[in-house]
Amino acid sequence: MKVLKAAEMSSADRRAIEYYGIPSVVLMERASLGLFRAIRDEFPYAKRVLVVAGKGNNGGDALALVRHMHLHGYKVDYLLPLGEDLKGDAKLQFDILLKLGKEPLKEFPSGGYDLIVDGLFGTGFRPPVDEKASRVIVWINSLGVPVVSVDIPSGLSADKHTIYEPSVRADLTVTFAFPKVCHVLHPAAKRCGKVVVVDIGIPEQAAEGVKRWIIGDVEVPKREVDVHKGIMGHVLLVGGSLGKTGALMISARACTRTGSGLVSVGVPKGLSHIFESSLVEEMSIPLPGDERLDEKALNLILSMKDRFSALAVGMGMDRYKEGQRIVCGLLEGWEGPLLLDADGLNNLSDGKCLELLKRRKSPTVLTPHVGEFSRLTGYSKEYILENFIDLALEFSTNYSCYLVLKSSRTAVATPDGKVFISLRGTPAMAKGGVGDALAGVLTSLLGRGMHVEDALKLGVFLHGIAGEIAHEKLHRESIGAMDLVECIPEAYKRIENGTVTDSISLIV
Ligand SMILES: NC(=O)C1=CN([C@@H]2O[C@H](COP(=O)(O)OP(=O)(O)OC[C@H]3O[C@@H](n4cnc5c(N)ncnc54)[C@H](O)[C@@H]3O)[C@@H](O)[C@H]2O)[C@@H](O)CC1
Ligand SMILES: Nc1ncnc2c1ncn2[C@@H]1O[C@H](COP(=O)(O)OP(=O)(O)O)[C@@H](O)[C@H]1O
Ligand SMILES: [K+]
Repeated sequence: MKVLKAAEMSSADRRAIEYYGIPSVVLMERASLGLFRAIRDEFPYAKRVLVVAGKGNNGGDALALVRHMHLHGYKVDYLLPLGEDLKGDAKLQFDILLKLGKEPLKEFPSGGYDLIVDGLFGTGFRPPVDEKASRVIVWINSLGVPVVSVDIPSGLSADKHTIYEPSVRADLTVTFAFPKVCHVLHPAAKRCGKVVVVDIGIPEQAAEGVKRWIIGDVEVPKREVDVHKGIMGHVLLVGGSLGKTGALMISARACTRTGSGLVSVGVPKGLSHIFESSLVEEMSIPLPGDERLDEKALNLILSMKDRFSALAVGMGMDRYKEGQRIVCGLLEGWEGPLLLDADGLNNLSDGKCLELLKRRKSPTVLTPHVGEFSRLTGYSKEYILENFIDLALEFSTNYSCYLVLKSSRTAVATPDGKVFISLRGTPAMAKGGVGDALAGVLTSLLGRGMHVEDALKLGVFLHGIAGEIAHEKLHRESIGAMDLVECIPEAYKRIENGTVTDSISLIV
């Protein structure tokens, strides 16, 4: 499913109407019928409905809904609080209602409804909201009745995941053709409630220039009958320091659970006994260093590069001068897929060797959370959260790398300008070590030779589903990173069986 911004949606609309010749009223009819069905499914008890309509096409959709409800025996009233001087398709809908004898209410009612429908503003809205509309939005939110927003909660911008005030707090948002940015990224997505997309007949090709997708259609690679461990990937994970040995162990276990043939951890010699006694299936390679890796480890790692199909660096590594030289040296000298996480990223920022990313011939994957990304880019965390997808894309294209930007939603940006957004996962995953698990999952998939884009999409999805399963089995407060790792097998099964429920459903 593609994710659009307002201008892209209006250009897809225009293309559907002008190039493909689908009349705009047909689109509006399908939009309003889909809206009607979605409301019936979600709120079967709601028979007394108040529809609040604005003056644009969003209001037009809402007025067409009034007609469907009226003709199907609902007790439906409507308000035009911004004025009755409508144009185009909205006027056409209004005229039909008047001919049916359905006049708008002239005053704001005091109550008596099971449901409010918000059709004030859609993708044509540009913040800030004016005073008259502000009052209507505040009033809708004050009624204490479930609210369904048509297309987007009025007051939000389709392009932004920032919350504008005031904006409608919807329980259900029914959008058309494609979800928009505000539906998929927090905090705006919280204002949308459940999101349903209605297919209104706009062909996918009408948005062919858009390269933003929700991750959904992932494929688990086959494990051929004649494989042996040597071709299922031998991955090397480098990191670990005194007080932070767990991170690397979580990543290593995640690699094994994800399917790697062989997993090795490269760790400071002074700590290798800890890994030896805790890891069973995974091997450890003692590298120079007592409490953290010594710079001498660099050449030793580089000398082993032919043995490994992927390298991940940084989990529990520590942030220090020699660490910077190791990370920068690996960026320069390591051939093959290389993933940097945690202190691998911090040492990269501190070592100021980002330019090396551009020179690498093999794929580089960076997996920062917002704090690490802020260090990498110099942007504030607030600015990153407001421009999440655009900044992920800017970075991956500027530095020719793959960027997995992690927050409550995760964006995978590719050097050729695509963005894949994961809506999976749960707040239970906001715990130390969960990112280390993701680093392991991704390294494992890279190490078995998957196409990088497919590996990252599958890995992020799988990790999110594993988190959801752990949440389900335990409690949202109680899961730890290792619980998630132990749910990777079940996550694989659900993906393969097709039993993962959609985060945003599509109705036709
Ligand atoms: N073919 C199409 O174009 C389709 C459009 N559809 C609907 O059309 C909507 C877009 O319609 P429009 O482009 O007419 O725009 P909207 O109906 O979203 O909003 C436009 C209206 O809002 C007013 N407005 C904008 N910013 C404002 C602000 N800051 N304060 C106060 N008023 C403001 C404008 O003056 C105009 O009256 C979509 O959200 C969707 O609901 C659907 O019917 C599907 C088909
Ligand atoms: N509220 C949330 N909803 C969904 N996923 C989340 C949420 N909070 C955190 N996560 C996921 O958990 C992981 C946390 O990673 P990270 O911050 O790197 O943790 P650590 O470095 O401690 O391992 C990321 O994959 C992130 O997307
Ligand atoms: K709306």
